[in-house]
Amino acid sequence: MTIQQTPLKDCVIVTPKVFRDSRGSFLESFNQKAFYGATELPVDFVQDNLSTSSKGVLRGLHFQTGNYAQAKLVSVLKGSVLDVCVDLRRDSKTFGEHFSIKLDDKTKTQLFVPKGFAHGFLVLEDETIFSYKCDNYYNKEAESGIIYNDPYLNINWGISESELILSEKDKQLPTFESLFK
Ligand SMILES: Cc1cn([C@H]2C[C@H](O)[C@@H](COP(=O)(O)OP(=O)(O)O[C@H]3O[C@@H](C)C(=O)[C@@H](O)[C@H]3O)O2)c(=O)[nH]c1=O
Repeated sequence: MTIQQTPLKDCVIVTPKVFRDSRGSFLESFNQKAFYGATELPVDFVQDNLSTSSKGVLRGLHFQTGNYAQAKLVSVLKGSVLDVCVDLRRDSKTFGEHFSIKLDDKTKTQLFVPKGFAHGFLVLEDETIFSYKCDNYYNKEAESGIIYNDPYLNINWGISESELILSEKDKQLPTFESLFK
């Protein structure tokens, strides 16, 4: 496993070591001791999620509030996505800044999204399977989010609005400014 820092503190790119042989391949998708050893970030994951999406689906930008905040380790099992996270920690030097990365089933790259971040992704291929570990349980009452095309965040999703598929819930999300300014 190798770790690369991103411009956002505690948000790191994880590249698992892939062992290939005549049968196929093997990788450790998470190893708590190795992750802590390489990052010094303590995480205790309690919930694993999988979602399947068609090309053009955009899920996000989501976060849970207060004590229900979640750190996530996200990756793609099949297909590819443009993954985006936004630093919502008011005391952070990069508050309001975002980081994007393509995640796919070829590189097996993972992104660690710390607590206090919003997270979302745009699906780039049909039948993409997205996988993530969370260090806090889902709580419907604590769900919150920011609209994907927020003018302050100014995220370049690289796709025209007419091609996007969003849930009704995600179409109604508020702006960054209405939540944080
Ligand atoms: C996220 C979640 C959803 N659900 C249910 C609620 C709902 O009926 C159905 C679909 O939920 P959603 O529309 O919120 O799913 P989705 O839009 O995929 O939500 C996810 O988006 C990405 C970007 C994240 O970062 C995740 O944390 C999560 O918020 O699944 C759970 O039971 N447990 C969960 O942990």
